[in-house]
Amino acid sequence: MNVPVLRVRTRRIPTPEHLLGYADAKSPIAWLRRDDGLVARGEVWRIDTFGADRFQDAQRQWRELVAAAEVHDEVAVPGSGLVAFGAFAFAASSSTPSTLIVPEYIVGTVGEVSFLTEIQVAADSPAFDDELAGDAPVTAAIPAPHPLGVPATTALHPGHVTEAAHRQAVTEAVARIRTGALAKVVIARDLVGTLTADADRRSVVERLHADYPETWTYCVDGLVGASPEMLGRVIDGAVTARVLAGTMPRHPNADADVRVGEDLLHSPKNREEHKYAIDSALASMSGMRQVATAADDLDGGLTASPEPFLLKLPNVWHLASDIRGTLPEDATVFDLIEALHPTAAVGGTPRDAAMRLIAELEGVDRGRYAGPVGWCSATGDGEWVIALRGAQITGNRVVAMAGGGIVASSDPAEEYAETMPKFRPIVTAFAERESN
Ligand SMILES: C=C(O[C@@H]1C=C(C(=O)O)C=C[C@H]1O)C(=O)O
Repeated sequence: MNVPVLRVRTRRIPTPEHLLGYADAKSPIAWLRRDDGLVARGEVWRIDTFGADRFQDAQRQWRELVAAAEVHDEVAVPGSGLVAFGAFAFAASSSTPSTLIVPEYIVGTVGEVSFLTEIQVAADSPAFDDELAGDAPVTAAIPAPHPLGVPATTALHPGHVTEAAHRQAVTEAVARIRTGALAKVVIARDLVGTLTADADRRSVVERLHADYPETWTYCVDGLVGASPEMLGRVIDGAVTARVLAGTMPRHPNADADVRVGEDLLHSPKNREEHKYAIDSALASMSGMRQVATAADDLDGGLTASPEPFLLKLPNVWHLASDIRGTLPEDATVFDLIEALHPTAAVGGTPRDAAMRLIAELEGVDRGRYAGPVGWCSATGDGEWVIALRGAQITGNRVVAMAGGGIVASSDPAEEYAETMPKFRPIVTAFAERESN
């Protein structure tokens, strides 16, 4: 394939007040956490891949683009320079494309630094005007930020996997697990809705980021959500990941809520679910030969494996473990996420048996739900979370999915109930508001 020569320039800019103002209302691209974020607009190049080789095919095409590109990056922070945003399908059999998008503009804030990246196809445009380099005002280079329009709202209703179908699937999954065919499988269900054509999709991103600032709010090619689970982050060869499995809804009463968290921490069923997830992540990382894993003292002293810690989100408690390590010299974040996906937190144990059972019992293409979503850099760094607590918007149609890990002692009614708070972030983000 003939790849274009991309011309890329990143310059430092004053910190923008409202990053999302720079995104497109119809097809926003965003990656936000706390006060940091990358927001992008336009599409200079797109890579779509399918099937079992979707990660390696995407990586190969990305490398070709990178090799041909002329990059001038004055900033050199994670997310500056040539970057693509992407989302991968959960299953190799999915008819949904796995997509990398190279945008036209990226406006980013990383810590104290804010920057603008402009990307062009060299053959189509004159060289960057050197006089604009340095401290020229950004407004000279990108469309002015625009305020949010009519919010994107819709009620979400059960879709293909009805309540009855979900219970039946969980009951069957427990029966299969008890035969010894597998140890854990994650069963999900879907909710569907419809947006009006004029809706400003950035409202959903804004709401998720405001409500869940500790999670990673993503929006790529219509896939939008706020994920608490970091599948794999690579910055200068250093790998970090956050594994979640084991969930309880938050309790409105403060004392009862603390007890719920304690119960979760000591629940054998949830500890078992968690162990499968952390074991599968560690095994996948060690499978990448040199990834040295050390699961201690991450994130300001939080301890992790072998003992999980409690992660408290506005909607749920999770059992969590952080992992860190070092990537092999020649590997990239694509190799990492390919090795890790699907962890037992969204697939099951053993992986192949679980993937077959998911296809059989859910009977619906998960699309990009529970697949990796994030961004990659020219050097093979990047951040990819698991696409949870979100929805895929395609045209005006919205499909949200949520699920939970099933083990031998799982109860169908409890598993159905567990999906409710997992849907809450996205249901609330699409809900009508009294005032805005
Ligand atoms: C599958 C989902 O979440 C995953 C499953 C969890 C569980 O079973 O306890 C917890 C966190 C996630 O790893 C989802 O949110 O849809």
